[in-house]
Amino acid sequence: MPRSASWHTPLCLAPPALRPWLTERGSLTARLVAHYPAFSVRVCAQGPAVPHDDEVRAIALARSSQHVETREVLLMSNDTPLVFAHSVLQHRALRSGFRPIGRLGNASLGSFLFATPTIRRSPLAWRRIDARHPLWRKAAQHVAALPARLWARRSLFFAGHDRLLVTEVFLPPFFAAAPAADAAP
Ligand SMILES: C=C(O[C@@H]1C=C(C(=O)O)C=C[C@H]1O)C(=O)O
Repeated sequence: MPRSASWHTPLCLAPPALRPWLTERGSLTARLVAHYPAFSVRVCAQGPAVPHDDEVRAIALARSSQHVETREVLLMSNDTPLVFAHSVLQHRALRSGFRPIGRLGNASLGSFLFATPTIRRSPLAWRRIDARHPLWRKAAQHVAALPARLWARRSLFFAGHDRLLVTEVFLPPFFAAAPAADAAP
């Protein structure tokens, strides 16, 4: 089975308290800000990289060896990492539809995406990832004692013909006591 086919884990397998987070179609940043104190974005990496196997087709790359631009951040509450977010796009998209990403710094990507009415979003897809997946291993570089399996979601954002693939990995605070949809933890 191609790796790309595995982003189809049924949502009914997710812990009920996590589902509202996995299905949020508005800004995840805005939802986190509303539920957690002292929210911030910590940039872990930004720049050219080799795409993961399961990203190549999604962002319509001609070759898997082609370099892409990536941005990796931790979405934090005080010193606690909540979400590891990994975004990938073709270099040409950084020069056109997604140009502001190059100068975001510690501002949230969501603050640009959801303030730009011409940007459209694909349906969300979900999967559980473990140490075999590069995003689990990348998250583990920043977060100690990760559970063996983590829930992740991803979707594409479109600016004209340009595509941005955003994947969000939910970290231990969501498994210890996942906050309810309408209440602070
Ligand atoms: C896509 C959003 O932006 C969030 C912020 C990100 C960033 O700053 O790099 C990355 C992914 C998201 O978790 C969002 O808020 O929904």
